[in-house]
Amino acid sequence: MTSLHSIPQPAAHGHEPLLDRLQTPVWIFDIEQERMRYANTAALRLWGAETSQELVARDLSSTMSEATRQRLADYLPRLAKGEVIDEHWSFYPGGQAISLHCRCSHYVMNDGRTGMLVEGLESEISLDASSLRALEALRHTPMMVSVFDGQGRQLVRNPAALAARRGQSSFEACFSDRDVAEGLLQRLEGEPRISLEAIMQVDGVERWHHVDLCRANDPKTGRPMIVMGEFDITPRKTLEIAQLVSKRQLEVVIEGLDAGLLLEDESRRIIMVNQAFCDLFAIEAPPEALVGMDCREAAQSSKDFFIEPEGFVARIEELLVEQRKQACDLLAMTDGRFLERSYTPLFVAEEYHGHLWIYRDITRQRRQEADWVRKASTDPLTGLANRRSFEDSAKRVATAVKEGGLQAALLMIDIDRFKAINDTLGHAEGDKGLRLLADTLRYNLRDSDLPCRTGGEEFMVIMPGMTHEEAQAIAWRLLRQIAEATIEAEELPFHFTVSIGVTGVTPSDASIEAVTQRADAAMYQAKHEGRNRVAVRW
Ligand SMILES: Nc1nc2c(ncn2[C@@H]2O[C@H](COP(=O)(O)OP(=O)(O)OP(=O)(O)O)[C@@H](O)[C@H]2O)c(=O)[nH]1
Repeated sequence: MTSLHSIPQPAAHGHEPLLDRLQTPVWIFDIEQERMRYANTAALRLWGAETSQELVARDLSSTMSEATRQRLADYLPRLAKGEVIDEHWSFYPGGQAISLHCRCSHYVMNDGRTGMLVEGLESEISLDASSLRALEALRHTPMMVSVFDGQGRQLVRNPAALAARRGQSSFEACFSDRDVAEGLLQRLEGEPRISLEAIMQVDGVERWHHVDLCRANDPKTGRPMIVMGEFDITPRKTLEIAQLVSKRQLEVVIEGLDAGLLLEDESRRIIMVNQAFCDLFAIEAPPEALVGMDCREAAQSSKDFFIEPEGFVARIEELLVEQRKQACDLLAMTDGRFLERSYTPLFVAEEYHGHLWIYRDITRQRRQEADWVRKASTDPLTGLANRRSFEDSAKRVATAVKEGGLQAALLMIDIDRFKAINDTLGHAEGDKGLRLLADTLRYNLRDSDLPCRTGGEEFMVIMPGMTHEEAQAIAWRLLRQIAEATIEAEELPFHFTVSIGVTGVTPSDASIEAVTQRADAAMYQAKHEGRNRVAVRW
């Protein structure tokens, strides 16, 4: 360790002339305060100063680059530990660049802090002005520039590369994946330059860098060398990766959907469709093949899938003009399917950027709904309309009679002594009787008549457009058909009869209940008169 006691202060101890007579530049630098503390005459020339006092007074921190500052900060603890650092530093005396081999060692200053004693051993190269500028550019560029020999051993690096990797760093050690580095070294034997994006090691941390590699020859030895330029692209790469992930997530969601999706841009070109869309319209090409297609043409060529082809196309145009979200349009297809279509315009920052169409096949859902409606209005034993359905239809007919001058009649049919059939032959045989009666009504009435099972063994028939006299004749015919029918039972075939009450629906009927009460009264009259007969009330 050098100290003030082992190297005397030149001014204080009168050794100044001796140090000044040396051809070797010597100076003492205060790293912390970024000031020169002493420089001999040879050093003054190097620093472009007239006198030692002027150099000591000079504000060096204002001209010091960040890279230099960083390099010196690294020196400080090493010097304090007694290390002697041999490195080259560049100086620019009188417009010439000199690379000086500097031997730096610890120097204890007056106040006890660590200073740096520098001995300039030998200067190596001097450069012309343009090389000097190039060197200066390299010194200041944030791009990391490193030079390796043909085997990947580091020769030199600029301050930015030095700051990124403090220790010695071979070509392989710069890369996170050594296999990548080795592959690149091999490729460089055949390729003069390579550009890539790679994960690099930067002070033990992984960063994405854009890396440019090129082959060159060492101007001093003529041997091959590799020049590597790198800059950090981690923020962009992180964003790109995040975008890729969300794009993939979206694709997974879109592909997993049952609904057919079609995304168009504002000029009606397809941006994206999914497989479900292709399936709905029997498109054999893969979804990617449709990208860029004109949607107007696509709509024209698929309009014949729909029962109303022109309506299908016209509605699309309408929605595009409105540019309002439309939850669902029902589209009936010629093959019996039903599609539900929804439209969503895409606005980004209040600007229109196209639209999304979603098509869902709702055929099964529609059939199921129709089935539920049918079940809710049908008697399960006979398949005839049930009481609820009877009431709805009877009300509609009564309204038509009242408002439209339509005439109508109503039959109430009740099986005679049905309890006895159940009691003697069993409930299952009784059911057969109910089904026979239902079939007799179903197959012997007009399509416009509505037979219903309104209770256990009670049936009604609404007969629009019929007078009670006409209905009476039909009732007698039905009655005879039922009486003549034979039911094949387990033990013995059996017959049964019915009693029928007939009434007309008149405009003066206040409600349908009034009409059914009259039919009921007529039916009970038939029962009282001996059953197996028709009675009329109006
Ligand atoms: N098998 C069968 N019987 C039913 C059903 N619904 C009602 N019944 C029966 O129908 C019978 C009706 O009996 P009642 O109302 O006493 O009249 P009835 O024996 O037909 O005598 P009248 O109407 O006076 O001629 C009862 O025994 C009920 O159990 C059904 O779904 N299946």
